[in-house]
Amino acid sequence: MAAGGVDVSRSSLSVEKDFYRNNGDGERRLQSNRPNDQDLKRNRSRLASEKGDKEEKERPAEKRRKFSPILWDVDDKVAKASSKENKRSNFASLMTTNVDVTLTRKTSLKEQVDVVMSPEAQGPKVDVTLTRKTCLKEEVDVVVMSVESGDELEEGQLEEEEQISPVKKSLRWETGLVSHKEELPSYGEDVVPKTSRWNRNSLSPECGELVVSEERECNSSGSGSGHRSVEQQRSAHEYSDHEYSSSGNDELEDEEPASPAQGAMNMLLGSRSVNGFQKLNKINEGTYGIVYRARDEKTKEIVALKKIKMKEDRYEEEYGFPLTSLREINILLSCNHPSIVNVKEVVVGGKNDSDVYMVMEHLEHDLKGLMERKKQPFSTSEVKCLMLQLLEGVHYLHTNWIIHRDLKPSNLLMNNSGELKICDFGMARQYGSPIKPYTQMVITQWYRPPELLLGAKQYSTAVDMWSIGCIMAELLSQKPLFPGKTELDQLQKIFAVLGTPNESIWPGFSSLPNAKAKFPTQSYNLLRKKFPAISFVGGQILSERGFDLLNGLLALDPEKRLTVEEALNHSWFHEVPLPKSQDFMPTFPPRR
Ligand SMILES: Nc1ncnc2c1ncn2[C@@H]1O[C@H](COP(=O)(O)OP(=O)(O)OP(=O)(O)O)[C@@H](O)[C@H]1O
Repeated sequence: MAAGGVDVSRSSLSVEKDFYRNNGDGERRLQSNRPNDQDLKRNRSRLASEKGDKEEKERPAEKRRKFSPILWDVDDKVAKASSKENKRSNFASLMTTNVDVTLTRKTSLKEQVDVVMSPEAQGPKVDVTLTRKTCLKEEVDVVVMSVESGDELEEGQLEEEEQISPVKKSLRWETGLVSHKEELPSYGEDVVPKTSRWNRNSLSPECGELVVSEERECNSSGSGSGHRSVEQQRSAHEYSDHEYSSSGNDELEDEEPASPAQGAMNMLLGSRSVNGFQKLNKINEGTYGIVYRARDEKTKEIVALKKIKMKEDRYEEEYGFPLTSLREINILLSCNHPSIVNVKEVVVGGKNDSDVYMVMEHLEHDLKGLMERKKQPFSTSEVKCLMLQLLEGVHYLHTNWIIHRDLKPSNLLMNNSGELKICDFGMARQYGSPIKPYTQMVITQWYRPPELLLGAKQYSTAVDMWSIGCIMAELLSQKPLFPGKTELDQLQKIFAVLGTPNESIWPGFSSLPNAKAKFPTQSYNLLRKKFPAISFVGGQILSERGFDLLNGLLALDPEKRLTVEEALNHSWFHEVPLPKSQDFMPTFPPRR
């Protein structure tokens, strides 16, 4: 029991009907009653239902998804015709079962983004073609990534290849709520993994066409490669220890389907022009986009417009429309949860009529900016309120087989209604079963888990849970927990606090690619020193239960790390101080 903490057993509670609501009585809102499970659930479903329609409200939040931007069973002629007619900008999700998708970006005097949807109903493959044509003089560049089915996986190809699940992917959507742990069979001897190959020989700077083909039953979508945050790129270069190889690799990641087929929607067909929005000010600029605050001239609503940055360097692999942005748009359009930023639509326009913008709900702040400006850390009850919302959002993602892979305070938006929403899904991806080798170059370094830093090629939702642990620590102390300068320094900082792992603490640790580096031996977990139960100088304290949650999120061994469900159900949220109601979360002046 934490110092000052009051343990109230679940069963002995008398709970107000809706403890999170502002009941207008300042005395009563002092969290005199703690929630039981039903109340927490009620609060969660209230969060979920505030935005949903009536029918949606009746379904559990974790099952609800919006329509994915999928062109589904499109008539061949219609699709081809529409692509011709929509020279302006017309692309669609790469998620289909038996259609061929061609995504073309043409650059002439007039830059154009085209997508040709060409269904091949009987064909055995799904072909995704991304073409960039530079047409000052009909110069056509082609980069080909070909994914051939049925190839044997040769030794040493892991860096460039990954296995495609032999399991029919759509099954996982049909099965509903199955946790990733339950549904991750390992390859049996009777299962011959299909291999996807990035044909590097055909990757040439003279080329601009990207072709990804897969067997239809994989129900796969587009692909991405080599996407790194600026920080990640920097860290890879900074690294010098010869015993430790940077986890950077540019292997092709194969896409999983974004969502079950629920309908057909070509997200840019008939899309509005960005001219329908008045840009008010630039909010921020990230690696993949420039975010503006804008007013929708039609509805007068304030929105956030994220302009997708096209890759201008034609010698770059991801020249043209970034696949990370395609992923982000596709995933965000299909997500529907109060803790996930809502993308309302995609609009086009700009100088050359070919810029693509995501129109999102606008939130006044992000947690990084807020923590930089706040004089005091968030109180424990405020941290609980934020953590619950974050965990709810991540629970929704993991339940829908999505790993965010870049959770950090700057990707957590907050508004003056106390709502927290996860944004920036550029690194997010759907995962299937069994887990495939993915790139380690995900998650901004400070929030990246040890298994990725050590070069693990197979990972899953536990990577997000580590990031959540780092975020919880930062919310409590208002400073980053592990601000490593390089990847090695990052690992050293982690081990200095949590102890240097060994085979008994983390079975399998020593066989990770970068585990051979000589790390200073630190035998103890010193996390508690950073987050004490008692403070004589009036600093932030953390109860036993709070520490148990934090320590569980920061388990070095991903197998031992708390799952999102375990974290959501943690008893810390049930002890006083209770999670603050969103209605009573502090408000902050708008950022400049
Ligand atoms: N819907 C929104 N409302 C208000 N601000 C937003 C919104 N979406 C993003 N922002 C702001 O813009 C910043 C950058 O957005 P985002 O992370 O989506 O871009 P990015 O290019 O993918 O960034 P990164 O370099 O981290 O990958 C965020 O940190 C946040 O401050």
